[in-house]
Amino acid sequence: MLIRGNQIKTNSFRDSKTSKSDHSKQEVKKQKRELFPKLSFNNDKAVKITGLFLLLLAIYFFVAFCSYLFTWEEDMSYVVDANGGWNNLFKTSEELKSNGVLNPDIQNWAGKLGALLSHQFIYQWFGISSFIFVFIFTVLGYRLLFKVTLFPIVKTLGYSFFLLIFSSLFIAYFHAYISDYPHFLEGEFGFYLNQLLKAQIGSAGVAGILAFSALTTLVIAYNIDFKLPERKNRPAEENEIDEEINIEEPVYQRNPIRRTESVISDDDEAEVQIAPVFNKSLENVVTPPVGVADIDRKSSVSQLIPPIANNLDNLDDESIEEAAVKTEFEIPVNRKPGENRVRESLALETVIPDQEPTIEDQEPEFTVQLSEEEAKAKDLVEQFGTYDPTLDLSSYKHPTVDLLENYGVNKIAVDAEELEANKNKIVETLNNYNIEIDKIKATIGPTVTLYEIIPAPGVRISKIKNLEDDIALSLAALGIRIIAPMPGKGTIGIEVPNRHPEMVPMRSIITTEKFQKTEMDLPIALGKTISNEVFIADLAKMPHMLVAGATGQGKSVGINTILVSLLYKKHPSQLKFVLVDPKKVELTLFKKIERHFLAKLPGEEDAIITDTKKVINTLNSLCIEMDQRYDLLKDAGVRNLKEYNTKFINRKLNPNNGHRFLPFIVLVVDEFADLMMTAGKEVETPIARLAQLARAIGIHLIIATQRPSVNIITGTIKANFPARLAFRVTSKIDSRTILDTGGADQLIGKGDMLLSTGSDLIRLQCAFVDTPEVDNVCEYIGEQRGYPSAFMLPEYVGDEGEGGGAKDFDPDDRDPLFEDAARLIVMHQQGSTSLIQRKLKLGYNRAGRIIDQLEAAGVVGPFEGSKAREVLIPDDYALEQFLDTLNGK
Ligand SMILES: Nc1ncnc2c1ncn2[C@@H]1O[C@H](COP(=O)(O)OP(=O)(O)OP(=O)(O)O)[C@@H](O)[C@H]1O
Repeated sequence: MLIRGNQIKTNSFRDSKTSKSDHSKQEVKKQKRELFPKLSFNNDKAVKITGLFLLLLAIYFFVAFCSYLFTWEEDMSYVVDANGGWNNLFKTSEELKSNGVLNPDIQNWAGKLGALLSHQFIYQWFGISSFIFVFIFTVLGYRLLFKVTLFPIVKTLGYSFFLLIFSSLFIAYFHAYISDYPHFLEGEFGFYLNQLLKAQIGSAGVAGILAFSALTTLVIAYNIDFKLPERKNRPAEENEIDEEINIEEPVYQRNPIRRTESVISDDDEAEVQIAPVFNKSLENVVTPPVGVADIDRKSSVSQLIPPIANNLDNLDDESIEEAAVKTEFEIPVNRKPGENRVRESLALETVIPDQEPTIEDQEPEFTVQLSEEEAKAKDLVEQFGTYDPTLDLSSYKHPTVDLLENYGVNKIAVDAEELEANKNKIVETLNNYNIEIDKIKATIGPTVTLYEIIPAPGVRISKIKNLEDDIALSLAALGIRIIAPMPGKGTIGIEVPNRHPEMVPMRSIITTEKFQKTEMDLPIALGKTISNEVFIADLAKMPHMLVAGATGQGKSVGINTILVSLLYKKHPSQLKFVLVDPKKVELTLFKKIERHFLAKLPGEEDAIITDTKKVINTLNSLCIEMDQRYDLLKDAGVRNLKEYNTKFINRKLNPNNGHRFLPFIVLVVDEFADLMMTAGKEVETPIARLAQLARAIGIHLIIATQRPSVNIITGTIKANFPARLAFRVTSKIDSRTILDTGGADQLIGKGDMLLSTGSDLIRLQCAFVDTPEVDNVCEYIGEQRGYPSAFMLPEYVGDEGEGGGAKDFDPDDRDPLFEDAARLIVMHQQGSTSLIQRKLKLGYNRAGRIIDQLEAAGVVGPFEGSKAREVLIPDDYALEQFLDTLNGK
């Protein structure tokens, strides 16, 4: 209790320390407050009352004004000033009659006051424009009472004031021509203003003032553009086409079919950047040459893909696996079995999405001056909405959960007897080593139970740690792992396998709220933790993962689990896989989703790469894609893929300059050992390069291997893969190679795994997804309309001879624009692909190839991440000499 008292030092408790006299003072104050509720303007109540009053006033005015339109004639003798006007308000019928009022029974639905008010506002002031007051009172009342801003207050007041005067004069102006009708349409204000102005500047002058003020207001409000009519009839100029194209849905799926369809430029790669996206045969829509078609299309298709959360509808209650069932037992050490007190607690884990902060008070208003580019982007967004990458496959449906098997409700099957037996064994074993225990706590997971031991005071943890192997031996069970001490806790953990391990079906993870609602970029549902909590990691943050495990321990299932969880969450436009499967069997299932989710090299038949040579080309092509993406990011002035795509979606990046929506790319290599054996450095170098640099630009690698030996998982590779996933391996050495620590050799297989994220080591039970389930999911996706072909990676022309790569340079095989590009780069002293692309109007692939050739020729230096390449030739003169030498060769 003492501890509690010391702990709690919050403000709320300070009050309890205040003296008695303070209390009595506060009492008196409180009573006073209750007797005289404060009505200062800041007081919320006053604001609400004012809001209520204004809303009622709006209704009253509305009734009175509407009624006036029908009853003004009957009530006229009552309201006119000659018969008393406002003085009549409190007079009796007799008095009214004696004043000369013909009809003392007022007809207005809002009574005498209503009649007088409407006469004042409509007849004597602004005519029917007075209804604007009803609008103003409503907006103000709503704002004060409900805290809802129907329209910005200051703007509303400004425009209303203008409209009041303008419409009153406008009506008066035309009314004067039509008839001698009583001027309640424009009110006396409008009537006399019109008369006055007419006398001074004539009818034409008044018309001019009206037109000028109307247009001025439109300019202020909407910044309307004035275009001369004949310009519209002229054939569209080139720069107009540019602008039109800018608002087109830009290409992000490069494929040969589209290239042949587009006719904008002769340079096929430039076409790819600006060609209309929609393929006629696919869309059944003929794409007109300008952006207009997009609007129609946008409105005709339902814009958004139904969120995966909808899949929950397909579930029966039972199958919605409630996030995590955490079961903890506390076992007193010195009690007999019958006396055990077992405490069970059920915790439902929910993820509450961050609520968008709402800005209630929008006043005072202020405007921000936008740069020209931003203003243009804003205009485009206003006209066409933000760019929607999913629009190409707008009807795409995420896989439903019923495609996955429901392997029965999995409940934890560890009984008290098993717990007790294990506990006794632990206590006994530790006692043999003279280690006394204060308390043991058991946490039951799907495959193992964690016994947390609090040693008796004085027992040194290092002693237990030193005895780790002996204790494991004495407990003599496969899969025992000792964690001494438990990170963040003053306890020692011993993980003992359950007699009846539970499988964790993929379906039970996919259906959890945690997965359904996750906001991660690349969520991978790995399985469950030791305490039965659903474990979801973000591959985008990892950012790469090394997977190792001896054969038959669940590695392939693990990879399928990762791929399937991404398929459940992502739209084909947002994610592409590059699948490398030297074993030729593991990933073939994913062939069906080639036109949705896979990426491949141009000209390749199979999207799933099995041939070592092709793997090298693909890895190098990914490096080119990475370089291109870095250039794009640099050009856009952003630091990572997310910022880049946000900018692109908001139409701040022009597709004409090579910008495109960038999907995540996930490279999966199923058997890395095979590759390293056959290709060695040729594979290691691009993998290491990708792993080092690809984090920011959305390329993530998952490399799996059966043989985690040091010649496969080299230092370079290891250093760049902070996230490592280990299934059971055969030796402690293998475990050290993959995790930098033992433990993976003590796992029990069948999806039992350890995830190391650099700092933490977490034991997980991998979610199980069987081959037929993966097949179902792929078939479900594959049957839907896809892109015309797989996502095309940049071309990579393989090396011809030894030690080659892009560094080999053949002067005869230069791009025709090589020299122009070299001059451009030397002139600007800036070695950037996007510069070549922009100035020479080239596609990204070709510009990328040229920059590689320039590098090989020694004009520019090597790629330097987000910086521009160094230009190695100082001036034009030196360059011309250099080119002469090249040509003379
Ligand atoms: N998460 C899991 N839960 C339950 N059982 C599993 C799990 N993962 C794997 N298994 C079982 O282990 C078997 C082998 O798994 P898997 O095929 O993934 O092994 P592997 O490590 O990929 O082997 P190889 O390297 O030879 O392909 C599976 O058929 C399955 O019965």
